[in-house]
Order: sequence, then structure tokens, then C-alpha cells
Amino acid sequence: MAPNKLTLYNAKLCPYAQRAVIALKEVGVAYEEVTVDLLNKPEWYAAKVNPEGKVPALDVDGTILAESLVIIELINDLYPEKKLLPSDPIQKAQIRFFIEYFNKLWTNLFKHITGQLSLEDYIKEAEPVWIRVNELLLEQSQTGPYFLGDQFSLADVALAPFIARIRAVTSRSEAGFEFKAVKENPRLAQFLQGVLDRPSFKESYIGDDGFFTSVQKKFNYRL
Ligand SMILES: N[C@@H](CCC(=O)N[C@@H](CS)C(=O)NCC(=O)O)C(=O)O
Repeated sequence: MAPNKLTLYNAKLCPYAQRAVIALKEVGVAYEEVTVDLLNKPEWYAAKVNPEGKVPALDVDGTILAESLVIIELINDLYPEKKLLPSDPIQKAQIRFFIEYFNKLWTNLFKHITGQLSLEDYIKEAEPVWIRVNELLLEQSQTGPYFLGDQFSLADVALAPFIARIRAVTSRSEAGFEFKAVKENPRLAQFLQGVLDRPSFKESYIGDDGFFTSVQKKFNYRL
């Protein structure tokens, strides 16, 4: 049964928390939002909400859940009519695998942001990963824009916040992503643009400038 009250603990700068916002917007449910200032985190947050001190957390009628991937699957399970996850077990597993695989592109970007990897090396290491991402997209559907084709799913929900931040760091011009693999593979390029054009993503993104300001403050990152 659908819950009476949902409260999301959110920080706009956090890509994991943005996953939860996108999923909530996609199912179209009303929810309350509590903003947690991660640069000056209040003590009550770990004590009362999430002992790990991380966002997102979702309070569902008094039960609090953490971890973005757990939360977005829960949102799908609470509102299954929106079909953010297909019913086919294989396709569900493929979505989970795609999200897991894509993580390489984010963990390395994080290394770059925290000064452990140059932008040049990041781009070099990312190229073969993008090639595999393109293969996984084509295996799933020859046409886009989304992972499943024209059906928006948790694969797109989970990756959109990270795709945006990768684009912010690696786009040097109007031409967009500085990856050869993206320029040469239309299905991949269409997927990346498709998730970034989705209204639920656009309405919840902090914006490139906001993202740069937050990583500058937190990690002293300079482009
Ligand atoms: N695995 C977690 C990661 C969440 C996470 O790392 N959140 C960060 C912000 S992006 C956080 O709250 N960090 C605690 C802090 O900055 O104090 C998830 O998927 O929800």
C-alpha cells in the first residue's frame, strides 16, 4: 500500500541524493524535503536520521531507509504502476549490472576531483569503459534514448546525476563530452543527452556552476 508520508533528507550538491529526487519526481508523489547542509552538518542528522551521516535518507511513515540504490528501488516498489523497473528478472539484473558497471566512470572522476588523477588520464581511462557502456546499450535496445529504449527506468534515474557531473568536468566547448567514444557512437551520445534532457533530472540538478562551487569548497577542486 502507498505510504501516507514521505520525507527526503537531501543535499542538492549530492549526486546520490539527486537519484532519490529524480525517482520521486518520476512517480509523481508529494513528499517533504529536509535540506542537510553537508558543509556544516548538524549533529541531529547522524543521531536521529542516518548513523552514517550520509544523504540521501528517506523516511517512509516513520521508518528511515538509507542508500540511494535501495531508496530508488523502494520508490519503484511503492509505486509500481510507474514501471521504473521492468518485471522481467533478467532485465532487472541487466539494469543493476549497468548501474554497477558505470560506477567505474564516477569513481575515477572522483579521483580526479580529489587530485589523484589528471583530467587527461581520466579521459584516457574512461574511453574503453564508454565503449563497453555503448555495447551494453545496444545489447539492450538498438534505439534510444534510454537504457531500455523509449522506457525511462531506474538505470537512467541512477546514472543521470553522474553523467551530468562527468559532462561538467569533461566538456570544454559547445561540442560537449570530450570523449572519442561518445563522438563516434550515436546510441551512446543519444543516451547521455536523453537522460540530461529529462525534466526530472533538469529540475533537480544543482547546475554546473553549483557543482563546481561545491567541489571547490569541499575538495579544493579547480578545473
Ligand atoms: N552509497 C551512498 C553514498 C551517499 C554519499 O556518499 N553521500 C555523501 C554526499 S554526496 C554524504 O552524505 N557524505 C557525508 C558528508 O559529506 O558528510 C548512497 O548511495 O546513498
